[in-house]
Order: sequence, then structure tokens, then C-alpha cells
Amino acid sequence: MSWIVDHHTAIICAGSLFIVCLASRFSKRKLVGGIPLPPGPAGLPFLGNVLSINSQEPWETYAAWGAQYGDLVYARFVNQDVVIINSEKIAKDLLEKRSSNYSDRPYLPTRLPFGWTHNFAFTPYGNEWRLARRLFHQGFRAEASLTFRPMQIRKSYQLLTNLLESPQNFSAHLTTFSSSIAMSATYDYETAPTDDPIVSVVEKANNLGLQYMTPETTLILNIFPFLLHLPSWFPGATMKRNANLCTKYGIEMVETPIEYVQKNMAAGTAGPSLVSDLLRMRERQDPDRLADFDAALRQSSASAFSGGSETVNFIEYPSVSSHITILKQTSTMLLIFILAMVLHPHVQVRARAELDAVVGKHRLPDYSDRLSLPYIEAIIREVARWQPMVPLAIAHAATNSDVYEGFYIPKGTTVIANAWAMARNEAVYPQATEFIPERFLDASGQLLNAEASTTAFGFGRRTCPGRHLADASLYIAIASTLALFEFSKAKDDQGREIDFVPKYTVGVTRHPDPFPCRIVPRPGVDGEKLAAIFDPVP
Ligand code: HEM
Repeated sequence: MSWIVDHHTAIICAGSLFIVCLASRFSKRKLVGGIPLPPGPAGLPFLGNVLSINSQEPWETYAAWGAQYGDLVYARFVNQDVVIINSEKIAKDLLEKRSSNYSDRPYLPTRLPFGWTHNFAFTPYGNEWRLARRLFHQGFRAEASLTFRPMQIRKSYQLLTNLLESPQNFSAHLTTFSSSIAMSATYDYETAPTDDPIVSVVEKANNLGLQYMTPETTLILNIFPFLLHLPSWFPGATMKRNANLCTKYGIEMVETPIEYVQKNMAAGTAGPSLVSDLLRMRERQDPDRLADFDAALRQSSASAFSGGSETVNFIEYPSVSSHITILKQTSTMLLIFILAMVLHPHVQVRARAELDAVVGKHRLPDYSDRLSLPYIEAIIREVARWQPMVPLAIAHAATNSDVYEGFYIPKGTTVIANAWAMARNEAVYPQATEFIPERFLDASGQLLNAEASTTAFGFGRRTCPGRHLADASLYIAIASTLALFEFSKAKDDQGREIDFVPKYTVGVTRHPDPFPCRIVPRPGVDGEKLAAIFDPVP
């Protein structure tokens, strides 16, 4: 844990802590107007349940609480009310059916002072969030996302070529695939493989900013908000000084790629992108609404890049006990796919049989094949379920107090949807820890439900607005790599397969650790064949 307060600050905090402890003794609530809070574990004075949580894998603790207390659990993290939802039904009842009350985000005290207003994933529920999300939707809603498909096919060709040339770097190739799609869809920008000038601006902003978006900082500032009001010359005011620097970097990060699009539009060379669409829309805006529009344009473009790329993603800040979550999103999901294939060769055999029957061996699968490839679809759904990469989604918050099934949910409660527990529910997914795509198919091999479960993409009005773009990237990458490559365990010097137990980096994100893997072209596939079966680049 990296504490980012210096010792002066620590002394001020320690003195104040005593007062807060006393105050918290009087703020405990059990019954509100005779209505009980949801059941949950008993907490310690002041700290509440913070110390009972598995800080590496909090979803495991929440799932265990669910088994003991039911699917709706109440906990307290210092002075913060928290409700954990462990079932899809309750998530839908609250976050979707009562979405007008459960679409806020928990208060993040560093958001404004550190200039982290550029990602609307953190913006409180209200008009500012609504406009940014509406503009984002403009470019990434289901029909609009179709315009990116030629670009996604082109990027998938690049992925296949990279895998053929240096299969050992598969993880880096997946990262390039998903980041370059995000940059292209948002700005029509082609990232350079190394030292990209725009990517370095983004990295600089995030390297500093992310240090301050941690639960530790959130906890300290929630309790001692005055730390950000100390003059910047004051001993112990490092946080204040860095807040100013971070704001400056954040502005650069948002403005640099927008200027790039503006230049290309002026030169008449801008290709389709979210930002070029929005800049055209801007010209039709009422002058007295331009300031709001400009702010929303910046939020939606930075969120699109952040959401889809590898550099910055979403930070989960539900509580002091939880963790900072940087989602690597599409590429993490593809890494989980390769892991699943290495461990389950029989799945590859069935998938290739389907691909060969539907697509043949002389071309690559494209989007028009998707409906005829139910087994590929089942693999995509199982990849999302088997190892949820966003186990706790992003926390929501209750705007007003509410009563659900006889339990009181206080105003301002942080609401955590435990997607992990939902995916591990044996009643819905028997043998839940196993990778079994067939669970989504009927006896004749057709999909059981036309719609995939949306648990992986969150709930209600805050559900992931980039899911159509992400889903199209996942499909094309999964179908085309299966059509051309075989994934298996790597071999040692004696030609024996190297066994391994998959490990995950958790806490930041649930991301597979590097694993030994052999990726070889299917018989008959080489560079020449690849070039021949690539359609003329769309
Ligand atoms: C496999 C890939 C992805 C997964 C699993 C994923 C998952 C999620 C989840 C769980 C949330 C939180 C939903 C909630 O609060 O209930 C979210 C929010 C969000 N995602 Fe994604 N996402 C993915 C890809 C993307 C992409 C490619 C983009 C951008 C093009 C994107 C943009 C966003 C934005 C802007 C939000 C914040 C929404 C809001 O607060 O209103 N995501 N995503």
C-alpha cells in the first residue's frame, strides 16, 4: 500500500482520528424508522467491516457473506454505508428497475481537485453525466458502432499477422489490437507501436493521477477533507501541489488528440470517428449551450479512449476496503479466451469444425457469419462468465433512501454488484468453475437465449456504453484466431507439455498472469496464405 501523505500530514490526521472515532460511535444505525438494514456481518467500532475483507479478492468475501446472510448484504466501511448485491435478480430489481435511484456513483473526493472530470464513469448522476453519455452514445450505440466494423476487421488482420510473426508476444499483440481500435474509433488515430506522442501524454497524466484515485486517498480525504485546502506552500501539502499538476496533465491528455482531429478536419483528411462526428454536431449547437456541449464532448471522448484502451480505465472506488481497479477490458477478455483454449483443446476442435463448415477454409469469418456460428457465440459468453474480469463492476450509489423487500437502504449508500458471485451461482451455472460453452446451447447446438447476459457489462443506466464496440472486437478476434491458429500448452526441451495452474493479478484487475502457451498456424497457413485470404483491406 503506498501512502501518499507525508509525515506532517500523518500527524494532523492522527489527532483528528480520535475525534472521528468518537463521532462514529454515535452514528451507528441498526433500525431506521423501525425498518432494519439488510443483514450483514457485525463490524468494529469506527472501522466497521473493513478488516474482515480479503483485500486481494474482496468479491470472495462478499460472496461468503452472501452465503451466510443472503443475496443483499449490508456492511459499513468506516463511515460509509455499503450494500452488496450477490444475485442477478436483485441487481436488476434495484439497478435497472429502480435505476432513477441507483445510477449515482460514490463520492470520489479526488475527482474535482485532481481534474479527473474527463471520464464520465466517475461523474455523479445528473445533467452533466447525461449529456456526456448521450454524446458517447451518438458514436457507440449499436447501429452507430457498425461504422467501425471495417476498421475492426483491418485491425484483426493486423492481429493475425502479428501472431504469425511473433506468437510469443501474444499478450502485447492483444493490447495493440484493443488500444488501436479505441484510438481509431475515438479519434481516427493510428497509434505508433512505440513512443507514440499521444499515448505518452496520456501515460504522464495517468501515472500521476492514478496514485491519488486509490481507496487510501479516498479514505483520508473523506475523513480529513481540509488536506486539499491547505495552501500549496504549507508543509504537508504535497497532495495539493500534485493535484494542480495532475489537473494540468489531464487537460493536455484531453486536448492533444482533439487538436489532432481538428487539424485533420481542416485539411479534409479526417476519417470517421466519435470526435469528428461530435465536432460537426458542435457547429449546429445553440451558442449559449456551447460551454456544456464542449465539456461533454471532452468527457465522452476521453471516456471512450479510456474505456477501450489499455492506458487508463475505470477506477473502482466503492470503499476503503476495496481496491483500485484498472480494467484492461477487451484485451484482458481475449487473454482469458486464449487461456481457456490452451486448457480446453476439445473446445477448439468443436469451434474449428463449426468454422470450417460455415465459413470454409478459403476466407476468414466476418460479421455476416456471426448468426451462423452459435458455438463461437457460446465461447464468447463463457469467456465473459468463466473468469469475470470486472468482478465488482463499478460501484453505484443510492441517490435517496429506499426500502427493498423490507430492508432499508440509506441515502448515499455505495451499492456493489458482485458479478463474480453471480457468475459462480451453481443454481444458474452448474459446475460454475469449469469452462463449458455448451451450457449456453440446446441439444441441437443452438443458443438457448438470443440475448447474452449483461452481467459482465454492469447494470441499468450506467451499463457499459462501449459494449457494442467491445463485443464486435471480441467476436472478430475470437472467430478469426480460431480459424487460423491452434493454441496449446508450451513444450519443454524434451518436448513435454508444460503444465501450469493459472494465476491472476487481482486487486488492480482480475487479469491472467503470463502463462506458457504455444500458438501455431493451422496446417497450411503461412504468410502467403494469410495475404491471399485477407479480403482487400476494407
Ligand atoms: C470487454 C470489454 C468491456 C467490459 C467487460 C466493460 C465493462 C464495464 C463495466 C462493468 C462498467 C460499469 C457498469 C456499471 O456501472 O454498472 C463499464 C462502464 C463503462 N464502460 Fe465499459 N467495458 C468494456 C469495454 C468498454 C469499451 C471498449 C469502452 C469505450 C469505447 C467502454 C466504455 C465505458 C464507459 C464510458 C463506462 C462508464 C459508463 C457510465 O458511468 O455511465 N467500455 N464498462
